[in-house]
Parts: sequence; structure tokens; C-alpha cells
Amino acid sequence: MCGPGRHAHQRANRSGNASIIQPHHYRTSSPALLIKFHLVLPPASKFPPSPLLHHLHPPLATHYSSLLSAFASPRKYRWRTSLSVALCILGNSGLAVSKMETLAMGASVSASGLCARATAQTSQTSRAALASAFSGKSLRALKSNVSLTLASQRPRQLRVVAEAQKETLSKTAQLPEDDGTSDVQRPATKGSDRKMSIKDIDSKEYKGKTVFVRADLNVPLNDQLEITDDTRIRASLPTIQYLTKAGAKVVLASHLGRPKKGPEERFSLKPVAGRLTELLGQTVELAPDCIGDEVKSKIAGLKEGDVLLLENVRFYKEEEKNDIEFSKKLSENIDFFVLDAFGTAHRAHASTAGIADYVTSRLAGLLLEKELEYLSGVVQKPTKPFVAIVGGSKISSKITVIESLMNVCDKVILGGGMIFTFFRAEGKSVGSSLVEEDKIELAKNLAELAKKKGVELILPVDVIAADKFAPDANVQTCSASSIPDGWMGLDIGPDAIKQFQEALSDAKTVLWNGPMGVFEFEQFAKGTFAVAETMAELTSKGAITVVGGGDSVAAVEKAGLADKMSHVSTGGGASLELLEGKVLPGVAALDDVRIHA
Ligand SMILES: Nc1ncnc2c1ncn2[C@@H]1O[C@H](COP(=O)(O)OP(=O)(O)OP(=O)(O)O)[C@@H](O)[C@H]1O
Ligand SMILES: O=C(O)[C@H](O)COP(=O)(O)O
Repeated sequence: MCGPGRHAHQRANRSGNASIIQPHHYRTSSPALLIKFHLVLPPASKFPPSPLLHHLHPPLATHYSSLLSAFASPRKYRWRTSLSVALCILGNSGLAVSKMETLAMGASVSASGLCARATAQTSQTSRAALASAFSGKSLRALKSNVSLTLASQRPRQLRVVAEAQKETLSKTAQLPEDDGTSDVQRPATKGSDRKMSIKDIDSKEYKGKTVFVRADLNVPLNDQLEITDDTRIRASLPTIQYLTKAGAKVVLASHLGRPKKGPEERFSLKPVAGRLTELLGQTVELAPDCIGDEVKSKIAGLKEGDVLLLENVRFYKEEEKNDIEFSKKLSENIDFFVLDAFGTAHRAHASTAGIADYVTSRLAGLLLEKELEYLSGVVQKPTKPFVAIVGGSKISSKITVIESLMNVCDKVILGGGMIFTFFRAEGKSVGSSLVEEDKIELAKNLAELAKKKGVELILPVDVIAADKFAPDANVQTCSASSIPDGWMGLDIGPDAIKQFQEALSDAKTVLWNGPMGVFEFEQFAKGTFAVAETMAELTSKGAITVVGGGDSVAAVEKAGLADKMSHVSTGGGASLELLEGKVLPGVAALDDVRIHA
């Protein structure tokens, strides 16, 4: 990390003035509305701040004034500093503010910390003031000044992002004219946030401290309860080792599978503790539970560098319900919360998100950081040409991903079972291949959208068709437009492999999700392996290659090419949600770092 934010943060840390940098989160039991404002404010020297801010929250304005003068760099950010206020407002019991953070972009300071300080002192007043500010008149007034964009809508959560335009706000905030010394044209804070990672804190801080690490150790087990793929365990090691080396007492938590009836032997993390012991070269004890007195005394007995694995957090139904009391119990006697479970970061569960409300420091682990860097980084700032390859069988779960990718890709290559829905949309005969009838219209729309956006949407020219879905099926290669009745396409054909290789030849960034065929059966694995090999070659030529999705990763592992990719994601659902541009609840709960570009 670079930039003044880092220094400001470290300064605050060393001086022990933790309250300045520690964001404070109010409990969100049922967030109904998140409104985010980017307010363009005059510099500290020109305070009192905008009437709009006063209107919103007078105590915050006062604190902002003094804190801003302490942090803002007088030379670089003299002209303009942006402040964002994010408010989660509860919808079910009137309006009550559940979470608030300010992001002082210009000062590049973790301004959630700034606001935390302000609100920590006046939490009740803040809640009331903000609630009333948004309960009626004020909100209407704001709406006329701020352009509201509906970002996403869910049954229980409505997210609205309101971005103030410079022009409209400058009227409201009575900003001085641009004197040409600032970065005024730059958008406020959008897309610039990065989460605090365990490396953003001096490693000495961890010595003797208890660090709760939520990892995703959800690995496949066979009938003998042996681990059949330890990728996720190995991927979690760097964070654990970094912390133990720093002298932390590591309390490791994870889920395994989807137990529904409380504790069950087949969902126990026991095999994981054994594998961790082997890989770390030190004993990793499995606690009998994840909460309770016995666990507490085990945590109390930890020595520096020890690792204790808690039993499956999903043995409690409260975990998936993101229960407040359960979250509190998990947080007991914890100094730092570290989320490293990228594969579960799309779940708003107690151990991935809820716990964050009850600890003072919420940090990203090294795996999570790497995943975000590659997956978000690739999508947000790809080196062009950027080619996405989307395959697999579930068009319904990938349609939004394809749509999002079209905003950033030069080419989108489609393979796997989903192509037949597209062929049907083009009126082609697909035999008995997999088709999602109710998605034909969507496929048509996507093809149209690609044309509109000037994105090349590439479908295979030929396929390997089989007379049954079985490893020993009879096969024939046929043109993608004429699969005989009774036959089903189970892989892309030899010409399609050449076609895809050609399309990929100049790619500088490649993102792959979903196999090209039923690679589990040898005779339908050629397309998938050919794509994996092509990507490996591209990596060796300097391209960035990223593979996500459970089966795609398994295919790359099976081909022995996992280490030839720039990044192989440990997240299935999580990587898809990230590519769709969704905010992962686990990630959202972590502390922000703001870097001024
Ligand atoms: N032509 C096809 N017909 C039927 N099934 C197919 C075809 N091509 C691939 N598949 C199947 O698709 C499955 C993988 O699809 P899926 O969409 O789940 O991909 P994934 O990589 O696991 O991604 P994610 O984890 O994000 O869901 C594989 O089991 C594979 O056999
Ligand atoms: O395997 C996964 O994708 C993660 O571990 C999340 O598991 P879940 O889908 O059961 O929440």
C-alpha cells in the first residue's frame, strides 16, 4: 500500500490513538436501506462545512471539521476533500441508523475511523439525528440534489447508492470555484476502497494477541471421511503462518458442508485438523465446539504461535441466521477478526459478517486479499484484450455474469452445456442437448447486447455429440447447427478448439468459469483440457489468467495445470457474485483503507 492514507493510519496506530482509526459499526439486524453520499466539501480551512452536512448530522460536521484539519494534507488536498457518508437505515422499526461510516477520500484516511470517533461519542444522538434527517422532509430535499441510483434490490435489503454530482452539490455546499490546483474532476470515492489486510498493521501488534481467523476449510471428504482435495486448506496456510510467526494465538473457524441437524460426525472438522497439523508442522487441536466455556478455556490456554481449530460453526443454526447472540459469543476474548474465507464471503453469516460488529479490528487475510485483487482487479482494470470464457451447465446462474462481463470484455467465449440455449435462440437444432427453455429469450437478449456493445460473442462451430449421457456413449462430431435428434452435445468439437485458441491468441487477460464439456467423462474432456493448456501457454507469455468456479478449478487440477495459471480461485459462488459486481457481505464488514490514487 502506498499513499498518505497508510501513513496517517500508521501514525495513529503508533501513537496508540486507536479510536481514531478503528471504525465503529452499529448493529444491523435488518438493513433495509443503504444510502451513500459523496459530498464535495470545501477544505478544512474553509469550514464551517456544507449546510448539507450540517443538515444531515450536526455532530458529525463538527467532528469532521476538527478531524479533517488533523488529517488532510494541506498542500495536495487543499482545494477539495470528499466525504462520503454511508448509512444503513433499519426499515422494520421506523428508521434507526445501524451503521455509519465516512470516507475522506481526499485525505486518504480511513474515515470510517473518523466517523467512528464522532459517532462513538454521540451514538444515540447520531442515530436519532440521522434517522430524523432521513425520515421525511430532509430525504426529499436531498433527493432533489442528489442523483439516486438503484444499485440492487433484494427482498430484505434495498441498496441505494446516491452520488452527489459536483454541480448540484456545489450549489448546496457553496463550494469555492476551482482554482486549478486540485483533482476536482475525479469521482469522489467510487471503486477506490480497499480493505485493511493483516499486513497493513505492524506485525508486532499481533504478538500475544488472539486472532480469530475465519477460513473456508470446506473441503470434499469421501465415505471414509478422508479429504479428497486439500486445496482450500493449503490456500489458507499463508495467513495462518503469517500470524503464528508474528506471535499471535490463532483461533481458526470454518464450516464444512451444510449440516442441518446440529453436530454430526460426517461434518466434523476433525480430518481438517489432522491435515493442518501435517501441513503446518505443528499440532492443531480441534476444539469440541466453536463457542462455550470449554472453548473459552482452550483459547485462554493458547500460547503464542499456537493454532486452535474450532468445530464446525454450522453445527449451530444461528451461524447461517447471522444471529446476534451467536456472533457475540464467537467474538468473545478476540483481539482481531480476520476473514480469509473467500469461498464463503458471499454469505452473511455470523462467523463471516455478524462477528465483525463486535470486534474492534476487522482485517482481510492474505487469501481473501489475493482473491479480491485478481477477481475484482481483472474485471475492473483488465489489460486488454480481455477475453472471458464461460462454460458449465447452469446458464441461469451465469447469465448475469455474462452480462456484467460484456461491459469489460473484448470477447466472450461460450462453451459447456449453456451453448445449446443460445443455439436454440438462433433457431438451430440441438437434439437432446441441455437447454434451459425459460432462458432462450435471455440468450437472445445477450446476443443482441453483445452486438450493441461491440463485444465478440463466440459460440463453438462444432460439438462432440453423444447418444447418451454416459462415459461409454457412442459419439460423433457434428456442426453446432445440426445436432441429430436423440443426440446431445457433451463437449466442444476439434474445430471449436482451434476457433477458441485463435480467439485467445492475442489475449492479455483471460478469465475462465465453467468447463467446456462433461470433462468428468474422458471422451468429453478434450475441450476443457485444451482451453486449460491454452491458458497455461498464455500465462507463460505474460497474460493474466484467472480460473474460478468449482468444476473449472477441478478440471484445471485434473489437467495438472493449476500452477500454470496466474490465479485459481477458491470460491465458486463467491467468485461469481464478485464478477457480477455484487458486494460480498463478508468483505463489506471489513475495515476500509482509502488510498488516494
Ligand atoms: N455440454 C454439457 N452438457 C451437460 N453438462 C455439461 C456440459 N458441459 C459441461 N457440463 C457440466 O457442467 C458442470 C459444471 O458446471 P458449473 O456451471 O457448475 O461450472 P463450475 O465451474 O462448477 O462453476 P460454479 O462453481 O461457478 O458453478 C460439470 O459437471 C460438467 O459436466
Ligand atoms: O463451497 C463453497 O462454495 C463455500 O464453502 C460456501 O459453501 P456454501 O455454498 O455451503 O455456503
